[in-house]
Amino acid sequence: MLRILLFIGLSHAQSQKRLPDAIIFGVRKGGTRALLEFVEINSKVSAAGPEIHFFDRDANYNQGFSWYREQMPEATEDQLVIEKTPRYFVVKKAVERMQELQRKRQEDCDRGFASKWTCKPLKLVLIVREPVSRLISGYTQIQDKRLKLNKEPGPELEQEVFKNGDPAQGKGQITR
Ligand SMILES: Nc1ncnc2c1ncn2[C@@H]1O[C@H](COP(=O)(O)OS(=O)(=O)O)[C@@H](OP(=O)(O)O)[C@H]1O
Repeated sequence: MLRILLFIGLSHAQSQKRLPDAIIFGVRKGGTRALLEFVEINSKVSAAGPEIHFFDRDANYNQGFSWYREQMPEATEDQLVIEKTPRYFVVKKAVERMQELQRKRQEDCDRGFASKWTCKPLKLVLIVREPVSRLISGYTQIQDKRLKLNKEPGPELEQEVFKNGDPAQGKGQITR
């Protein structure tokens, strides 16, 4: 029993919540969830479950980097911490804010609140997908949600994408 308690105590002491060492972002329906799940099979990776939306949502970003760190999973020293939020790709200020993450990680490295990964450059993994199949996938997801909520099916794909014949005026959610 003592051995078990000692083991639990030791493994707890060795893991902590750290800022991410890698971020997956990119287009909607680009396969980011699948990528995260494949990467997570490696025991040297500790991945956040839900999308965090720290850099793209002001309400989250304004809570600061200590809030962001709290959202991360526990990780041991040799594990790489990773999160995925595709929307960082389409919010301009999110990309600018991610540069601040690199500075915060460097501070953590300097004060020893770190692993070997914290002291290495932040890794950004950008996912893109052939735009037409991505668009159809996004449209299908939106229609599926409407059906599950017992709502009327939405407009045809062409009506969603083009407004006055111009895709730039179409619905942002589906075209970006
Ligand atoms: N391994 C692999 N290779 C290629 N494509 C894959 C893979 N895994 C998932 N998918 C396809 O990715 C689409 C879902 O993307 P996301 O997980 O990024 O969706 S989401 O934006 O997080 O909702 C979704 O696309 P569609 O099937 O066209 O809707 C998945 O089928």
